[in-house]
Amino acid sequence: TKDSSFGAASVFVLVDACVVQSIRSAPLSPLLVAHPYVTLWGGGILRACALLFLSLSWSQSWMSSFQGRQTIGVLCFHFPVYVSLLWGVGLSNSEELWSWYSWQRVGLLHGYGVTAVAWLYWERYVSSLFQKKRSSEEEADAKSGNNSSSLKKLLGFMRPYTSRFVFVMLLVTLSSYGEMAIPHYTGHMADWIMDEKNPDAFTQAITIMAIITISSAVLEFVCDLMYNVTMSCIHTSVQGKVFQSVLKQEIAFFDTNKTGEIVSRITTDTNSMSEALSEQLSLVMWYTARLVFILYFMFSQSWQISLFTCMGLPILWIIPECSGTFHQAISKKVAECIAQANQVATETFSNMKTVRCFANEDGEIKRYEEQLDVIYGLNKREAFAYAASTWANNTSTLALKVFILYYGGTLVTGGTVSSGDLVAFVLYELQFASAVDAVMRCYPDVKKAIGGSEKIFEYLDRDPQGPPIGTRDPQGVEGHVEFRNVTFSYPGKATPVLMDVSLKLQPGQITALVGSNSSGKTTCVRLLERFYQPQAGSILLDGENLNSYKEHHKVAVVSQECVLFARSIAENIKYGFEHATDDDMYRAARMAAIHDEILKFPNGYQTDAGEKGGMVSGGQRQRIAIARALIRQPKVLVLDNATSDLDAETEHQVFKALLGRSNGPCSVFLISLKMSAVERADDILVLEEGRVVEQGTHKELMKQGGRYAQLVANQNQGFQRAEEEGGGR
Ligand SMILES: Nc1ncnc2c1ncn2[C@@H]1O[C@H](COP(=O)(O)OP(=O)(O)OP(=O)(O)O)[C@@H](O)[C@H]1O
Repeated sequence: TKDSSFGAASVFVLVDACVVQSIRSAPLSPLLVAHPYVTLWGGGILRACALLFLSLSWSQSWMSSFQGRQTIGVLCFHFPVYVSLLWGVGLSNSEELWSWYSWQRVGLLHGYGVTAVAWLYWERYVSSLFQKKRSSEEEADAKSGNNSSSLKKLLGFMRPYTSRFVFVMLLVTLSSYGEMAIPHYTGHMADWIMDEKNPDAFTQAITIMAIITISSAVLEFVCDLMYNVTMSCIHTSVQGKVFQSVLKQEIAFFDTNKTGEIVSRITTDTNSMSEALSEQLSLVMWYTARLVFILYFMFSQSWQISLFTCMGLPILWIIPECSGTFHQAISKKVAECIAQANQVATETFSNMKTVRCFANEDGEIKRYEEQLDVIYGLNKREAFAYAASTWANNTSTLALKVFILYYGGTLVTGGTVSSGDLVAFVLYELQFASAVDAVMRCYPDVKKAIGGSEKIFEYLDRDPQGPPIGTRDPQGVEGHVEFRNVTFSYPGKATPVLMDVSLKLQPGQITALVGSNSSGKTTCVRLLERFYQPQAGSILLDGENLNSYKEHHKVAVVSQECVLFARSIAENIKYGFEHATDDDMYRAARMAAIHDEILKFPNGYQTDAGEKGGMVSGGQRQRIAIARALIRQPKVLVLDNATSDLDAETEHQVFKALLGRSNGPCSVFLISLKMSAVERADDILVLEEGRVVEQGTHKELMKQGGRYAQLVANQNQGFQRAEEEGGGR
């Protein structure tokens, strides 16, 4: 298709050149020489007809589209319209009228140049105003969260500071105007020095210039300060909102998104976005304001050269546009790779003991280096894209300067513009080029920052899945829990982990859940914690759906991991329940049989628990975690393998305290692989491959001689074997 469209374009240009060449011989006819406007418009119509006919025979080509026909119209009629306009406003047009036929002035290439510029302006500005986007495009944009929607969201964050931005814009305008006045005075300096009639004019001009310069600098300072303070306010608010939004997500979100990636988005991505927006966007703003004033002064010097300069502008825009898009794609990939590298580092450092235990430092270094290699590769591509775009920008700016001087020179020779005006214009044009260059240099960075913000907004816009938090908040909850025919599979997994599970927890009773590994015990706990929602069946608390309750303090879970934070023991026990008194804390610690041990620590309750509770023993960690659950005075307490590190005596003490609680009994849901702990339960359920296969008391189940009896026998055998091996050694 590329070849065929290239062929079509070649034939098109060839036919066009032939038509123009034949029209060029029109002055040979005395009849046509007498009617130059008829020749001008007739020639244009003839050319348009020939090209339209050609476009019809290539129905597949771009030329036959609406835009193609529009372009043919511009190509054939821009010159007749221009000449007629000159005639309309009474300007001399005799030279232009016939210059269409000469190669020197308005040749074929010139016409194509004008058409290309007109097309670029149309595509960039006009068409977006008139043409409505097709719905499929809109959908795609919505899905990918494209730049304009990210920009809208960013603007949303800026809205509360609108008055500040308006003030900043005012300062930018005033300061830019002040700066633009300097070349104006510089340009006229020679006149004032030479002005013998008014010797004070020079001193006056210098004074005015000094005042303008100082005022402009002060305004710039105030403006920069205000802008950067506002941007850091916005940064803080974005970062806070992203953190808030991530914390509200359902647990399944944290299963699929790695911690390092989340942290990287909240910190690195928001930082780089706000840095780019504070530095680069402010530069874009400054130079855009300058551009407006320079354009104003340029047009007042010579509208012809200014128009010519403006025609060259789209070429300067297109290059950074293309390189910006490329940059944006690479920077998105770089951000992803940095997040992955962070993930490797976070995972390694948080599991340092395991890494050391398996002597896998080299393996982790290799994993990290692999990530760094990928980042290095992407950085190389980014550097190449940057160098290429800088080179292309510089070259195109330089080329524009040369063309302006050439065109200005021809105008001066023709007497349209005075040489003084051209000198003043060149002074402005130098500033103009550097302003365009600065805007073009910073604009891709701003685009890049907006590109980076897409990922941040992905998190911000994400609605947590699952049912909304309920409103029920009764004073007294009894603690009756019921799983009614619950079936559940993890998100994205087809095989159910729990199938038709029904069980009941009663206040003042211990209900135990046993079963082999991966039978679904912890999954039951996660459902009780509302981390996931069952696909079928329901979980009830005092006969009402668990989801209808406002908070889940009524159900306290001590999980297998018993994670403690690197804070004092007191802070760990009061975690999320800071309003509790010290007496509440001591009571909870006593029930968990840890109070006396804590008092023996060097700083008592103020002793630091260390990273992940690494400064206390496994058994102490479990009991501190139990105290953390008990301080909430829960009506349902779930112990998911949370007593595995306790000796029989301490375990007995804990259960005794739990069941004999002074403020009313609670339902205890015990999950344990230790049969000695399970024995004391009032009701025992055996779970196998997600189904409840047996239920009863220890005695009943032992009598039954089924799966439970087998589990107990296996454990006893294991102990015996261990004892024999120990004795034999
Ligand atoms: N977040 C998860 N996403 C997908 N599958 C999971 C997830 N967590 C657990 N599973 C799977 O669900 C099944 C039941 O796991 P669960 O942790 O409930 O078993 P368990 O009986 O508590 O096992 P154990 O005694 O070994 O702790 C397992 O096959 C496990 O691989």
